[in-house]
Amino acid sequence: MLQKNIVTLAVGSLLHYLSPAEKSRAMLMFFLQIIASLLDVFGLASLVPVVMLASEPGSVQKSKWASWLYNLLGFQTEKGFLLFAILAIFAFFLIKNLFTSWISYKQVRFTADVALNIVDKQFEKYTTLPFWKFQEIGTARVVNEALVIPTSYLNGIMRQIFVFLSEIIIVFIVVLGILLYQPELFVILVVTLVPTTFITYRVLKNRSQELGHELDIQRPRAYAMVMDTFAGFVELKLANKLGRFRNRIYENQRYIQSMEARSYLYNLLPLRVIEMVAILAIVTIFLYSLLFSGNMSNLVTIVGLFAAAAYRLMPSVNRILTAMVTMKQHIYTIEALDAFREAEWQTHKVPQKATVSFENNVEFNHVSFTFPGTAKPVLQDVNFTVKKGEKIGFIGSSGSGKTTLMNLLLRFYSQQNGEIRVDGVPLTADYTEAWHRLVGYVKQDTFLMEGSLRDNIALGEEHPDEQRLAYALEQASLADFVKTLPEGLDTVAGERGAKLSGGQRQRIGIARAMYKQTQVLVMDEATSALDNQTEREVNEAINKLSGTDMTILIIAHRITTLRQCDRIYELKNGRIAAVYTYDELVAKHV
Ligand SMILES: Nc1ncnc2c1ncn2[C@@H]1O[C@H](COP(=O)(O)OP(=O)(O)OP(=O)(O)O)[C@@H](O)[C@H]1O
Repeated sequence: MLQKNIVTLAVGSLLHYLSPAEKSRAMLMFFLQIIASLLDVFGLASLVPVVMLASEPGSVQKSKWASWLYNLLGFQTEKGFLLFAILAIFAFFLIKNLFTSWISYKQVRFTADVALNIVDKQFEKYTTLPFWKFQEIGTARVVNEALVIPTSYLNGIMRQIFVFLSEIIIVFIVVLGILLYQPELFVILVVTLVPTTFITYRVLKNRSQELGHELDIQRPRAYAMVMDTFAGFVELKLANKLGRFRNRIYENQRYIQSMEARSYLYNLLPLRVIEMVAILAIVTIFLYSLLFSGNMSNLVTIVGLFAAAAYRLMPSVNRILTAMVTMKQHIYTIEALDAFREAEWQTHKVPQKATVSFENNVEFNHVSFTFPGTAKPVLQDVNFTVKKGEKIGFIGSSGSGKTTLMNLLLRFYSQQNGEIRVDGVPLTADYTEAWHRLVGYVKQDTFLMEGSLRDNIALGEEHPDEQRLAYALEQASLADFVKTLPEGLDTVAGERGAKLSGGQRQRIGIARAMYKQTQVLVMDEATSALDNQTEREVNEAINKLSGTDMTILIIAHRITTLRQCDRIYELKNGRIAAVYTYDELVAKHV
């Protein structure tokens, strides 16, 4: 199969991220770059005649162009003319370098803007992932794809493609000049530089690409390990396993560092190789003239010219090669940015309906669900109806499908068969956002962010409504607790709510749902780490909510939690196996 050339690949991928306006900006940038390259070459070329004129007195009059300019500007002495010429060249270099710096600034700004766009697009892509896909990918990988990859793409592809294109122009101009001026030298240059550049690139390109891919696999592993070590700090410390985790991180880092070192080396190699080739060419010309032609003055001219040409060409060819090798190393960033771009949830984000009416009931109608990539259905033919304002309990052994059922109701998953209807209307994808405005979810492990209790309840709202906050605290049985805190709602919860007890964390979740004015509350009672006191606190909050007209669905692991429920469904192997009242359930378990 024909492998796409790295330059075409890079340009193609870059074009995808540019809006029409940015494409015009890129074209302008490219055009300015050509001018800068021309000025670069012209600057160096202009030095040669001036130096030649200065080295041979009287030569100004002999040269057609120099004498024309001399007379035009009305100079009286050759010295004055040469002084003027060298100052003019200085002024030219000054302006040229100001201009090229300005272009570099523009280019850096431009690529940084595009990179910002890409970060944003990556975030958009990952926040619209279906929940199951997100779980499959994992946080460490998402951090890598959304934050690290765009920067690597910026440095490894975008900036390199600009370097590549501008240096190609310089090489082209210089080589063309040499071809016209000294065809012999042109042949020497082509014979020496082309095969070596080609061979160096061939040797490095596959290794570079593999290296990039391997780094892309290893980096998220490193993040995951560090995240695990600190998320599991307590357990790992008690099990005396922190040292082992440290060793694993060390091994992973050692591997990454050795690859980084190789990658650095690959970027240095082209310069060394090209330098060797240049000196080898000089030696060859030298030997050839010495042994076969015997004409030493001719030798000095050719070697001198070759050295001058190589002096200008070598850095350019080096930069071209390095840019190509670097792009090869970063090919994985193009692939990572491409990932999921064509997936169906990306290509047509469903236009959303403004509201969903919920006045009567929510109904599960023959709902079945199987996780993608698995064979066994987790839910099968589930049917039940919850009237508005009812409190419904769900029980069942671990793995019976309770959480999955709630995730379907919350639209984090989509059922393959059947319908979930609200007031008779199927909850299709276009109702997702409207439905999310009505529902709240208190998970087993309530999510708490680094911030104050206020931030955690209002989820970062800039100006939270104080009245609603007070009501939410009251309903979640948190008001008394908050009063005991010197800083009240401004108390910081600590990382993942570390400064709060399990019961307090769950009640923050309840307060959050109350603040949001949730109409349908889904609660997943915590299974572990709830002592009697905490359980009482959470139950107190749930009992309080029972007095409201909120519709509540509770997954419970303790029967006592379900005291206020109108009905309790028991799930077994993904099916509704029985329906109880609270008294029936108590009688059954006595
Ligand atoms: N992302 C997933 N991919 C594949 N299978 C999954 C996934 N999440 C859950 N499952 C499987 O689906 C089944 C139901 O899981 P679910 O979390 O709904 O059970 P549950 O009744 O809530 O259990 P628990 O009471 O322990 O929380 C389990 O067998 C589980 O292994």
